[in-house]
Amino acid sequence: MKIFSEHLLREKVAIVTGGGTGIGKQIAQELGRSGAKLVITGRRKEVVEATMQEFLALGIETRAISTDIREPQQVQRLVDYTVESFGRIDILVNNAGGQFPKKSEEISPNGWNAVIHNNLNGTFYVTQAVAKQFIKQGTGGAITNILVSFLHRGAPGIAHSVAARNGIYGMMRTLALEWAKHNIRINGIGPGLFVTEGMQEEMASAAGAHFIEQVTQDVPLGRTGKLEELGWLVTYLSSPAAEYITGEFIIIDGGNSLGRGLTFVPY
Ligand SMILES: CCCCCCC/C=C/C(=O)SCCNC(=O)CCNC(=O)[C@H](O)C(C)(C)COP(=O)(O)OP(=O)(O)OC[C@H]1O[C@@H](n2cnc3c(N)ncnc32)[C@H](O)[C@@H]1OP(=O)(O)O
Ligand SMILES: NC(=O)C1=CN([C@@H]2O[C@H](COP(=O)(O)OP(=O)(O)OC[C@H]3O[C@@H](n4cnc5c(N)ncnc54)[C@H](OP(=O)(O)O)[C@@H]3O)[C@@H](O)[C@H]2O)C=CC1
Repeated sequence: MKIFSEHLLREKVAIVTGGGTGIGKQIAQELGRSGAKLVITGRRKEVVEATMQEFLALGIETRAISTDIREPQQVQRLVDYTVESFGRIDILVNNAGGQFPKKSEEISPNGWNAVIHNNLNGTFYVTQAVAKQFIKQGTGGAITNILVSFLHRGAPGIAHSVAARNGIYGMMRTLALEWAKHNIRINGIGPGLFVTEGMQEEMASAAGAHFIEQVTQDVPLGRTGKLEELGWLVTYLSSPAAEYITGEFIIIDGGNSLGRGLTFVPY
């Protein structure tokens, strides 16, 4: 379904990290269908290049480059490549990330550091490099961080990831204040359960075959999310319609984080 005009983001240039797969791919596609030119990135060159070909076939102007967001030099290469390709950057979506589920008493120091490094440090490196380009351009810009719905509630089994995402949340609120004078907006969204290959490999396989049905039972709207629903939200936040929104965190989880509600109902 097409919600936004194909001109909404015309002449805008967007970088989507982890844009070759799952949530990032769908967000990138929706930004592209709304007129943005895209640079998608991830560690696996063949994956981002295959997605680029799909987008080109849809008429979306797209470039792909492999980047490990944990490596500041590679991150700077991503920014330089985007500016060389399209002349500017207007939108950044920090989507790359993930974790492995494990009891907290069993997470090794190396495992903890790996998840913190990938999610928190990597997100900062990309955010800083792109914001410097926004400041140089003098155009402002919109940054959206893909976090998790249970950011404030906690989630047993992924303490490292929840810690990292809360780190991003704190960083985002601070940068929204620091960079408001440059008209750089920075927001976060918290997805509940969205079925992707990555999620199934990393989470569902470890948590058991019925993981998805079990989580779905706790969702008041009674279903998992549709990937395009994330694409629409990020497109909105990246657009002029959201020009007065910064430092905010929006949960998109079918009401899952509301819990089961009161057991006593007075009617
Ligand atoms: C109510 C709503 C419910 C919603 C639920 C869904 C919530 C979230 C879903 C998602 O996030 S879906 C995204 C799916 N994709 C991913 O999660 C990608 C995951 N992978 C990565 O991001 C990286 O691979 C990594 C986990 C950051 C690890 O990268 P790295 O290359 O640095 O790892 P290594 O060098 O191989 O290992 C370092 C260290 O970490 C330990 N480790 C790594 N993977 C695992 C694992 N699967 N299980 C256990 N331990 C792992 C590894 O053993 C190393 O530690 P030591 O052995 O040296 O102590
Ligand atoms: N699916 C869900 O229900 C939920 C997902 N999320 C979050 O949404 C995001 C996308 O998840 P999803 O699409 O489901 O899963 P994916 O595994 O498909 O997405 C992760 C993406 O990030 C990229 N990536 C990971 N580490 C790096 C790195 N160091 N440098 C560059 N790219 C990297 C991966 O590409 P590559 O491996 O090629 O580097 C991949 O494209 C993640 O941050 C996830 O934690 C949050 C809540 C719920």
